[in-house]
Amino acid sequence: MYERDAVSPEADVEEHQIEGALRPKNLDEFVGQHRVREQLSLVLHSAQRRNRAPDHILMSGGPGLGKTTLAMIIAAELGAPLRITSGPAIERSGDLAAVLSTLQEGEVLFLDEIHRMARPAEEMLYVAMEDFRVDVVVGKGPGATAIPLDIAPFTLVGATTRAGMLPAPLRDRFGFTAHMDFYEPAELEQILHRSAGLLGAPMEAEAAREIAGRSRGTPRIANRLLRRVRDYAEVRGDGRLTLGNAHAALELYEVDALGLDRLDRAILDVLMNRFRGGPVGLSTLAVSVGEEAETVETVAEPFLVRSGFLARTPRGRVATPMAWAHMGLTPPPDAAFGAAADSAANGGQSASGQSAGGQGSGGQNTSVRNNGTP
Ligand SMILES: Nc1ncnc2c1ncn2[C@@H]1O[C@H](COP(=O)(O)OP(=O)(O)OP(=O)(O)O)[C@@H](O)[C@H]1O
Repeated sequence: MYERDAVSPEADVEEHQIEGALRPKNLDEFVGQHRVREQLSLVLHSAQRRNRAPDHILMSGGPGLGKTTLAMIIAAELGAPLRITSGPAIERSGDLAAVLSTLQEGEVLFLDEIHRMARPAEEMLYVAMEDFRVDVVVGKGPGATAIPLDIAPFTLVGATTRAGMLPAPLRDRFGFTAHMDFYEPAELEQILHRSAGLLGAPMEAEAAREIAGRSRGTPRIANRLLRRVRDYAEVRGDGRLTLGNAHAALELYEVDALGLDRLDRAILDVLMNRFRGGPVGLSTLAVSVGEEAETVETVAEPFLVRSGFLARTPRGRVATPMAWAHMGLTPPPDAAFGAAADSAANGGQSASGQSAGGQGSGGQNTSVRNNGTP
């Protein structure tokens, strides 16, 4: 079974605590996301000028891209207290009423995973966002009555990895939506240098570049790989965060040159060696790598598809020319993407063995970005 590994974008409770020390404290320290930063800065400053709570803010983007960090920064920039809760923690409207009715004026309420909130609570939230009021229902059945209760004006900062799952009435009540993108390698390098400094372990530029290239465009993964490299350097190396220590540590943790891990490579391996590159259905693919279909679909596929290694077609999953090249394999002439593979090979990147890293060999394919759609 696949366990959370070095390149999962999700964090557990312990990691959230470790991350606290590395979080940027203000907008200037927050690396990348230039457009979001600029837009947000305007929203916050204009609200401060008018001496009003800013519009409610929605942040959408994958795990580990900095949504919680940004919510903390918003509160800090406003000089306002911050309350943190999450959609799954709000099972009934009463849970939400308890939070809303105790907010102070101007407080920032961060509601993570807002798309997972219970339906009745969602409706209570509409009214609270618009009218700063909650309707507390007393009694049951035909005799039930709603008692309106005024609440202090507050700013809701909602975060979601699935903006499309939010009902339109909720989405429409946010005055500003920040779309968080994956980070460029140079931005991740900057984050890594900052984090290494905070950990008291300055790092060689080449080591930062190497870790950034394997971090899947995600600061959380970059910081986690940094901690693994630091551990390795302390225990097996000379304590310095050098390129050599970075290579050795990342090979040990089976994170290859483009950020693929063991499960990613197992999927590509089965797809190519057993199914001639596909197409193959999700459940067959999952059984073949000994995993749950859900794990393959939610843990491995998003990155493989986003990075251009895997394509989802109506007939099933297909390995792309980039995948064949990365695994150092030659596609058969009748492979689903055979024609495209030929043109990729003719275009300079051989599909017959010039791996862009393979099993953590450390090779670099500069024509491949691992942090965006190809
Ligand atoms: N722009 C950034 N600059 C510097 N560090 C960052 C940035 N974005 C994120 N980080 C770091 O990455 C880690 C994860 O960030 P954060 O917890 O804010 O992500 P998230 O999007 O809220 O994730 P989740 O959706 O899983 O809660 C934190 O340690 C944070 O310091």
